[in-house]
Amino acid sequence: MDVDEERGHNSVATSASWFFWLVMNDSHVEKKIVDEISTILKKNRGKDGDGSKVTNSIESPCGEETQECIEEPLSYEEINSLVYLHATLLETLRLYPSFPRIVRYVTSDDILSDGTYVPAGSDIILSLYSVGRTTSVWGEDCLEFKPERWLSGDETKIERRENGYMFAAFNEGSRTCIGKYLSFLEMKSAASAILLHYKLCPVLWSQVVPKPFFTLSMKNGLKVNLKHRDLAAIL
Ligand code: HEM
Repeated sequence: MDVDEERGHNSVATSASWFFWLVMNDSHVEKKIVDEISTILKKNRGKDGDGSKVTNSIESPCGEETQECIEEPLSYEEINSLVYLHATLLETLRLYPSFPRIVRYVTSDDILSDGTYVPAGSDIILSLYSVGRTTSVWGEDCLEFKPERWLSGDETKIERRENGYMFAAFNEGSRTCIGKYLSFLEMKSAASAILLHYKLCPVLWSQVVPKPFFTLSMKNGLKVNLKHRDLAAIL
């Protein structure tokens, strides 16, 4: 696998694993995500008479009326309106950045903004993992998993800036990740499809151990038990 493949493919898979692990161990967050998805589906797609199958009448791109079942994937607009899910993914990447560190090679002698002299030939390692867990940047509760920290008081929008070097999971500046928005689309799409249909439960005997390498994967992978969700009960 070349580096760009590793960047685009493994990074999304890695963050999705950490996301599911964090969410299945936090029933409050899980409920808020499922509530958010079901609220949007109820609003956009309605509910038929007997409640067994939820359908939506939508305008197809060619202008004809089509029946879209609740089982259909979420649309781009629906995914974009999942604010709490977005905040949960940001919080996941803060605590478990897919790339735990970024390395830069110094080509000529330089002095950093804080006065540190860096001679040519040195490596500068920026630990994104540490930045995400630094009290002076994120506050006393920096080790807690709290998607709410990203949201406005009424939880209707992301309030904290996603960019800036305090959250550098996608890096910043001229070498910022070109796949950032695609990644959120992929992760939100997969997360909503899975969480809407299944409740994920930890496998008691399995241990989740970080394996920091180029990406921050899980040493033994993520083992889960899946339970079907009763869609009719939540929609
Ligand atoms: C959660 C998902 C992702 C994360 C956390 C992530 C993170 C990053 C980071 C930190 C960098 C900068 C690396 C450095 O400066 O050394 C980067 C660069 C890059 N990423 Fe992503 N990435 C993700 C998904 C993707 C996807 C889906 C694609 C492709 C569709 C992609 C393509 C790239 C490319 C091509 C670069 C190099 C940009 C350059 O050097 O100019 N990434 N990514």
